[in-house]
Amino acid sequence: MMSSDGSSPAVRVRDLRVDRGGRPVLHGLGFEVPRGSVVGLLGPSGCGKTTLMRAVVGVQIVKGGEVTVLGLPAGSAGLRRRVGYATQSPAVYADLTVRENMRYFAAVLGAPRSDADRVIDEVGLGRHRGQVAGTLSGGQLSRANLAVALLGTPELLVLDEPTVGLDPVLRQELWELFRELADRGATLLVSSHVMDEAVRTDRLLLMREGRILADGAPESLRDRTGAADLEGAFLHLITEGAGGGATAAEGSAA
Ligand SMILES: Nc1ncnc2c1ncn2[C@@H]1O[C@H](COP(=O)(O)OP(=O)(O)OP(=O)(O)O)[C@@H](O)[C@H]1O
Repeated sequence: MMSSDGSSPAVRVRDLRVDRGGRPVLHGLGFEVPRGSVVGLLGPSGCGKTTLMRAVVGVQIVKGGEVTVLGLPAGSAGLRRRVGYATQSPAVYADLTVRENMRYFAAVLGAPRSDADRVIDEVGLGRHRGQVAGTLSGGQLSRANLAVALLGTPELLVLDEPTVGLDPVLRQELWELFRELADRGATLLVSSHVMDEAVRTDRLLLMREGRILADGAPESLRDRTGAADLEGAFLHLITEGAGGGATAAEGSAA
């Protein structure tokens, strides 16, 4: 019996298999995301990060396996307002101002109207409130996209490469925001292909070619492989995997 109370993990994936374009993309992977944590999903371009996130938010047709979110099957109606998803392509309307966009999406999601200004401030777009979204810079646009996902204070945030194209200062500010949100009880699943962002996570899922190569705290993955940094740890794990080594899982139910 599934429970949607606070005792279940934020995300539980078991034996997930997905085909896209007639080709297997996810090959029976599994993991758990504990509540209140910042989990990084890292891996090279094309390894299946977006596909996995789509399955978690319930918009991906899956071939087999189980995806449970906050104790309910992924995509359940009851999860609509409890899960925020920021895709890689901006969701905002180019001909509306930042504030008009947030008010519109707040209304659609049933979030309080006052949320519009809160999320604008959280992503640091206060000075651009009245600016038409179509005239924002690339980095500002991705922050506006992130702001939409924060409306309604979702319990789980699924963020697909939210820091792509941002300068190092903004990236740092956003990771600080992710930490603050987790400290307030939210769970974040954040994808990236930038290894230096991995150290900011509580837990890392290293993905390659549709499989979870390793699952654990960044420092434990580094220590376990004896590598100087996470980039080195990832390369070590790839070599180990190629040699038939087992997936490195620490405290994982995968
Ligand atoms: N609509 C689609 N039709 C066919 N194949 C697809 C489709 N979408 C994705 N794929 C393929 O599925 C695989 C995984 O893609 P996915 O977008 O999940 O990777 P990713 O790790 O998120 O990549 P990136 O970091 O570049 O965004 C890729 O080989 C991709 O070409």
